[in-house]
Amino acid sequence: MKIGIIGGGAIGLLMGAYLAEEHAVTIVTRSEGQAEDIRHNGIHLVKDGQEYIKKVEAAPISVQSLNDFDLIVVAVKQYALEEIVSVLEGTNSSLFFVQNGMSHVELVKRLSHDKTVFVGVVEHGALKTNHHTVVHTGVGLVKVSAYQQNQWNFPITSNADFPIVYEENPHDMLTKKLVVNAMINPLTAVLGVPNGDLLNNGYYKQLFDSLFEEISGLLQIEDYNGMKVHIESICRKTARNYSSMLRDIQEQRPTEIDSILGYVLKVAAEKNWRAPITSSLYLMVKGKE
Ligand SMILES: NC(=O)C1=CN([C@@H]2O[C@H](COP(=O)(O)OP(=O)(O)OC[C@H]3O[C@@H](n4cnc5c(N)ncnc54)[C@H](OP(=O)(O)O)[C@@H]3O)[C@@H](O)[C@H]2O)C=CC1
Ligand SMILES: CC(C)(CO)C(=O)C(=O)O
Repeated sequence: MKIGIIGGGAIGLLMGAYLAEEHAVTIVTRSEGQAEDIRHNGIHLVKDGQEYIKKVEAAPISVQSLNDFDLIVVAVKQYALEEIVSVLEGTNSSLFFVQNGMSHVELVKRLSHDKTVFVGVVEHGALKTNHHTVVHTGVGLVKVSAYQQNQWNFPITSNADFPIVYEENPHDMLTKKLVVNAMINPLTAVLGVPNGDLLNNGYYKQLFDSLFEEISGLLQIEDYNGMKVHIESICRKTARNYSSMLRDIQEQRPTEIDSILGYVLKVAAEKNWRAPITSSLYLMVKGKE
């Protein structure tokens, strides 16, 4: 299969490295400089202290660069999507969005009127260290769902090195990941702690419980206990990791807060509900940004 990946960031490079085992992969970058670097060096994937080199194509983004792929993985941050809307509209390829948060859903809905669109949740941890190197910091899986139920023909198959799980309901899949990110990311970004501290510090745990109470009510999470156990297990599994939002703050990059807590606050406003903890955390992250 011919796979294009827009965004040579942590997730774009990680997916590119694994998919290059079985597919012809092109990384579609913002700059010619990064494309040149990737063409010359390949993607360097670092896993368990070993470095693997994967040969891929790379090209800077343009409408022409995106036609005739079997699938284009859209791996830019939420706030960068606006810049590439016209390119996405212009392509004849199927699209796969992997963003955290919910702001992309309106765009996905619109694009799915005339093309096949998939949404996904990436449960891997990845860290980019230069233009062509990515460290696989946490091995997980990718969940994928077709945005329109009648468009079910995802062109990538699962394998042991890079497992893919198919989900029936895109909304439930995205909501489950949203709650995880809405809980862990802002709290760790404001408190400046690794994920595990949210459970290990009794005071932070009280805050975690109150935030969960508020968000699960707002989003009408049916399986309250199951969802809480799920988030706590992610905190334990990633106990020593710094969340992506905390890393964004530390490295003075924009965060994805608008598409995570911003979305929760939009739901609160539509219902005319108060969400004092969520709105305080939103303002604190925006202030730090
Ligand atoms: N990192 C992780 O562990 C995880 C990330 N995710 C999600 O995956 C998505 C991507 O995250 P991540 O890879 O970490 O982000 P990064 O910031 O590492 O990468 C984003 C990439 O997109 C590129 N980009 C931005 N605008 C354009 C454009 N107009 N054309 C082409 N490329 C562009 C950036 O290029 P440039 O550097 O030149 O600006 C950058 O290389 C996010 O929504 C995140 O929430 C989900 C789970 C885990
Ligand atoms: C699951 C979690 C919270 C892991 O850190 C994550 O997705 C992130 O940091 O964005």
